[in-house]
Amino acid sequence: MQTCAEWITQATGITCHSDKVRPGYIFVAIVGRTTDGNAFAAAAAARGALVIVSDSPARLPPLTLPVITVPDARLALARLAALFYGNPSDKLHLVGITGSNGKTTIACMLEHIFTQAGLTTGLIGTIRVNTGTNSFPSTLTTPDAVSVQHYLAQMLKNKVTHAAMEVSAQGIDMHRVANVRFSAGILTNLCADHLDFHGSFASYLEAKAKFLDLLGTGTPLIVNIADPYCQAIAGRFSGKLITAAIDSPADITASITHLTTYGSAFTVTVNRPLAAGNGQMLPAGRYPMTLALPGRHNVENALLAGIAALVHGLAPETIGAALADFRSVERRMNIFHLEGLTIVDDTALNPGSIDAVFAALASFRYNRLIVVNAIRGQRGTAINAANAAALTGQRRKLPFELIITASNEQVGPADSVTAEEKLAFLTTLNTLKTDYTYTGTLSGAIRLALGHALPGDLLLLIGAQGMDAGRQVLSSLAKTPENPCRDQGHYPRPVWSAAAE
Ligand SMILES: CC(=O)N[C@H]1[C@@H](OP(=O)(O)OP(=O)(O)OC[C@H]2O[C@@H](n3ccc(=O)[nH]c3=O)[C@H](O)[C@@H]2O)O[C@H](CO)[C@@H](O)[C@@H]1O[C@H](C)C(=O)N[C@@H](C)C(=O)N[C@H](CCC(=O)O)C(=O)O
Repeated sequence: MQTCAEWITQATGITCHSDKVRPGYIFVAIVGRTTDGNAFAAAAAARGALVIVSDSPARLPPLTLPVITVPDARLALARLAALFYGNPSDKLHLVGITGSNGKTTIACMLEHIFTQAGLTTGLIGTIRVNTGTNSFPSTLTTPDAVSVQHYLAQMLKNKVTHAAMEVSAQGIDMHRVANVRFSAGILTNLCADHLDFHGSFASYLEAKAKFLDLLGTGTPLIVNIADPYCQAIAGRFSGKLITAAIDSPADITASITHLTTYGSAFTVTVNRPLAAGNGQMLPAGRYPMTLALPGRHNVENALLAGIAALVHGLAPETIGAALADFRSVERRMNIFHLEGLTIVDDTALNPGSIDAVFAALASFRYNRLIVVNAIRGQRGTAINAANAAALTGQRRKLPFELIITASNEQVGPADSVTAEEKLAFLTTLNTLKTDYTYTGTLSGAIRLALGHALPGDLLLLIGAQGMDAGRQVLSSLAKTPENPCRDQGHYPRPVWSAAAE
């Protein structure tokens, strides 16, 4: 009987979705969260599958083609995909980034730093996939195992040498990144998130801790050691640990000298010599940096991205120049202006990111604050109760008008808010005695906010996916056609200078 590895030599492709099967494909049947892939084996066979791989063959219908039984179909899918595409990650410098918040910004920062250093660069993340020549929007933070290996193989073909990849807890748990070799890992921060998927914060943390197993002992793990949960997980890592923190003891620290609406200035101190790629050592030293993004959390993101670039042998000066030049990431503290009103748009999908956004507002000057928060759909009640509690916590520190919306007419049903999610959010606000206005649609919520806002006020748009539609709504509601956001391209380019402070 042929082994999986032998079938690979004959296969024309590999997939776990029956609709994607073409003649000569290996079909891996996965017992999923919503349906059973074994039930689609006959459809896969009809489409010309070469062989079926299953960890539960008793669930398969009668078939005339060969079946390979494996202990874990998801792991088998990842291994087969890596084999099929020739283990592309072995030949790449690939930084894996995990944590609750900051993954997307760090991945985009690293892509930018590597590119600015003249390297051919790739990216796999929440917003975009960049295979070196092709850049296209992504659907998941960490794609399925076959797509991961396919994208990495495309990168190699396109002469990519350095890449950044976001690694979600779901991705780790579902073995989407098994058989991916990372040249460095980053652990950003941890807070309650994805409680619907993982069941509890403890099992979410366990899923994140499994990231350590994906890194070999020789692969450096860069950790934000100021985060207590990251600290606990890092304590279990037996490999090369590089600790980072703002204003706390760590191997590499940042101290912030300026924190303004449009950016920050900070000094990075390398407190001990660091192995910096190609066998070179970076001596201890201090390096001034600037960043054209608001918020302390973005300094933290820049510090972690910068260290990953350092361990790949990039000079601090190159990293500093690239960071200074980095533009904002979609829906991450995007600032724009509308008729004297400042608008800040951020995804802020969990308590950690809500707190970070409000902390960043401290450097903004405004008269009144109006917050439009869209409830997070299809992610369960626990995260929505936690988000409502986080908003209440912020409201106890500074006054703001709170407008809640549950639905966004421009978002498909996949992101729609369930009655239970809405109830969990609003009940938490009611229990904590936080007053708010509820409006059924995003455009309605934004209209209401604009109706109350005066020049000099700040409107904060946070929450659910699809809120980017808020920008379109705002543009369509603008009383004058000269919305500066439109004139300046996707986002206004922020400029920081010490004099502007
Ligand atoms: C809960 C979850 O993560 N589900 C993902 C998972 O589904 P699953 O394996 O349980 O599959 P299933 O839908 O039950 O189907 C079982 C099997 O039958 C197969 N099938 C199904 C139908 C059919 O006609 N034929 C067929 O062969 C499926 O391909 C699958 O192999 O695998 C699918 C294929 O890769 C993913 O599309 C799907 O993501 C869903 C859509 C999703 O929304 N996932 C989110 C929660 C997610 O993963 N998010 C993270 C984190 C984001 C963040 O940090 O915020 C991410 O990395 O994006």
